[in-house]
Amino acid sequence: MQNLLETEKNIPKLLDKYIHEEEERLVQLKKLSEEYSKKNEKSLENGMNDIVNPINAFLLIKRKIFDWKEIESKMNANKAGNLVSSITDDNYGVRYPTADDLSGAAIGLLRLQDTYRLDTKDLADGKIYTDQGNYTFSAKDCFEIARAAYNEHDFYHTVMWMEEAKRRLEDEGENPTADVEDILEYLAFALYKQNNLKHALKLTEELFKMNPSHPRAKGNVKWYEDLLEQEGIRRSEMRKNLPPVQNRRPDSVLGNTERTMYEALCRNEVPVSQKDISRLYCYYKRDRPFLIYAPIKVEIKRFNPLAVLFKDVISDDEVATIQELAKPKLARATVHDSATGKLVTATYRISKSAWLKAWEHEVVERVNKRIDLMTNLEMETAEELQIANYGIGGHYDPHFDHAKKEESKSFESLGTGNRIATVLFYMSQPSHGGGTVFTEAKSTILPTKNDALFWYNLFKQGDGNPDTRHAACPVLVGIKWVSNKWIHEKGNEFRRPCGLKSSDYERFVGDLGIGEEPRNAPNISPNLGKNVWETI
Ligand SMILES: O=C(O)CCC(=O)C(=O)O
Ligand SMILES: [Fe+2]
Repeated sequence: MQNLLETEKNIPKLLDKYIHEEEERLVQLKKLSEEYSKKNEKSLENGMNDIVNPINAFLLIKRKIFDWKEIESKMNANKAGNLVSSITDDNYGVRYPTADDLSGAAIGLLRLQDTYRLDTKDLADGKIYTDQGNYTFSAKDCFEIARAAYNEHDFYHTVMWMEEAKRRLEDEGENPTADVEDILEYLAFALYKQNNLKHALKLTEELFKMNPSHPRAKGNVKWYEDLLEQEGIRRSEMRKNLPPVQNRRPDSVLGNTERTMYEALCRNEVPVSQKDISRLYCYYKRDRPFLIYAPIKVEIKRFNPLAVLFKDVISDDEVATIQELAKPKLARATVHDSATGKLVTATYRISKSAWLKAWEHEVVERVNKRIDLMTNLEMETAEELQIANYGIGGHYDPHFDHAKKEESKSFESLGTGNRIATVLFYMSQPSHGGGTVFTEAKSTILPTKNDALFWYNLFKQGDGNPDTRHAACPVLVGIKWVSNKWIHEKGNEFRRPCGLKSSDYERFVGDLGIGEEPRNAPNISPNLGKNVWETI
């Protein structure tokens, strides 16, 4: 979207240049036309003479061919094609948006509407919670959103947005932006699909009255009447006692229970008990020689499964460098197909991502080393740093980072075992939405720039921990940048020794089961003057 905004800026300049060139071309064309008509007059005067004399005849033919050619080529020299392609082609490294992009944006908006419970009218008025944006939707905009939903067979949103389009159209009075007949036809069909037959009939009759020669209205009235009849409704009753419109949200592929929890967590509406909160604490991680004088700040966000936030572990400059390195490589994110082990795109993960290798830049190498000091885990077998960028509506539905038992193929090619733990650096702070939520552990972590979230995906005995199921909430306002580091089992045999039971778990990062919990450890003169990125 940022790139698109840049190219938008160039359009007026290109248009001005085009208009200037066209004006010049038309002046030349006018001159040619004048010359041509002068010659023409003369040859008409000469009349038959020009044709019977072989020299004159030759010159006439020549004139017809060459003079006209010049005019023809000037007429065809319109550079509109060049201008259009310089805007729509991949000139600035930006793909020009297509109709698919528009429907993608519409579907993204609907996802936001559901997750954050936004009212259709408010959204169309440009209002998000208390933020009043600068733009509002016309009836046509609402119609296009509804149509995108319709094309996905999502009749729930079709009804909402066609109704809004209809309302807006009434307000537009003399200057309608959409066609009322189209709205009525789509709306009637969507209402029928949502089991509101009487309403569908009513609207279709309205359409028929408006335009008796509408190609489908009459037939559809009969069709809806027949359907109502099949439901045992008498003709005299079909236009009476209209019940309120019912518009049930379709079932989710996630299952409605998980989706409800996911969305409530995204809205940060799921309370954590006071008892649980009171156990949480922060500490300085000083369990490595390097960290004695430059400890890492750790905030325990949750026990069981343990989740901690490493505070201030990446600088603004490092974030900027990583973003610049990633930008040219960003591509639509893929996921592992559990059946084939191959990478595929999926609607449940909408973001752009790129991988950065340690040798590409010393910042990447430094960050990798820092993760070792943060987690006490082996970086040699970890995946490269993955950078992800979520635009508006970008999200990742609930999932596990580790492969489940039946997905044995997922990391086979890496040969480093399963994903033992995840580090998630927050490289921006969206103003609304974009949280990381755990649907089983029922916790919400809102991104805080320069911090990194960490959790173990596997129990110490090696099985995946089902309570690590998590998701990236759709971004409502702002941009979300994160970096992922997935750490694997191999090489961690001594860094994270096996436990026997799933109840064997860490109380803090790098807990080997021996020694004091840092809760009770004295905080002796840590070098508070410096942040970790200044030392490592
Ligand atoms: O961006 C987030 O908050 C979570 C991302 C995530 O879970 C993933 O990329 O696997
Ligand atoms: Fe994840």
